[in-house]
Amino acid sequence: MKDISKMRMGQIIYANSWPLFYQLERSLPSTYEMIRDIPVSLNRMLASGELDVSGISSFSYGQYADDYILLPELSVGSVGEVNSILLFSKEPLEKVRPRTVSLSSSSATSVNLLKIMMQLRYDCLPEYDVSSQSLEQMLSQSDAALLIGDPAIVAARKYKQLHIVDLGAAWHEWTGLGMTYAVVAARKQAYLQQKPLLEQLHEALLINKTRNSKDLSAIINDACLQLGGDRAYWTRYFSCLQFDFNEQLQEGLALYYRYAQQLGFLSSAVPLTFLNDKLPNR
Ligand SMILES: C=C(O[C@@H]1C=C(C(=O)O)C=C[C@H]1O)C(=O)O
Repeated sequence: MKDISKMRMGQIIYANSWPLFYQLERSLPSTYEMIRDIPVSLNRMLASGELDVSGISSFSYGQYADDYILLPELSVGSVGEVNSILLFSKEPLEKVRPRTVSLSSSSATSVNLLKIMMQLRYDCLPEYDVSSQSLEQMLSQSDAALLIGDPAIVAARKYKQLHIVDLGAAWHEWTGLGMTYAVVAARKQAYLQQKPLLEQLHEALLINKTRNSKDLSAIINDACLQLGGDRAYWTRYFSCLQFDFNEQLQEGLALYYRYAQQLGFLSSAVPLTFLNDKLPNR
């Protein structure tokens, strides 16, 4: 039986999520168990109930919205370039449409964002395959390859001769809106059974986000050490990201969900249900 005195939380390991999760444990009691992983694994663990709350791909929220609630003011998004969701190709996309595309196996949001834009923006229906290989191997088999997160950042530095489309920038150019790649969602069941723990966690996450955003120096140090690049690169990288899930970012996500539904990637419309919406007396 589930131990409701404990709460299991998933943290996305990619650098783009560090301002939300970095050193979160410091302000929380051991009641909270932290699990760090790539987005697809966290998506799966939250869906199966192995986790109570997690940073997940926003696409995954779209798939399980009936079972989840969103924690307000927390997300990973950008209005324009994101720098770590990148389509690499041998030929420029504007001139030559790819016939085959290899997709990162660690993403859900970006994979569907790419499919939406390929079909509706570039009028192109390539064949897709999912791969966890290196960019070089992906491009030996396909015309283009989608990488996300830290592997995308490292590859962009290494393969300067390739053509690169930043999907955050392309989405913004096309729709005029921002995009939300990851959200923090809790299972409704955890909300019902462990509400005080969930509220305490939400509070700690908001405080952590504010503290990290005000002073990124420790995060930037770690990023340089773990992923290479210099302080100037990382300062700019984090300045392109937004973490507060404001209305502009929600609007972009709502459009993404509508397109995903239109193309059959999601089976129904996606309501954005937040923790506070569910509180009684509101
Ligand atoms: C921008 C990023 O956003 C990520 C993209 C995700 C996805 O495509 O499913 C999920 C979580 C985010 O960490 C990134 O990791 O670089």
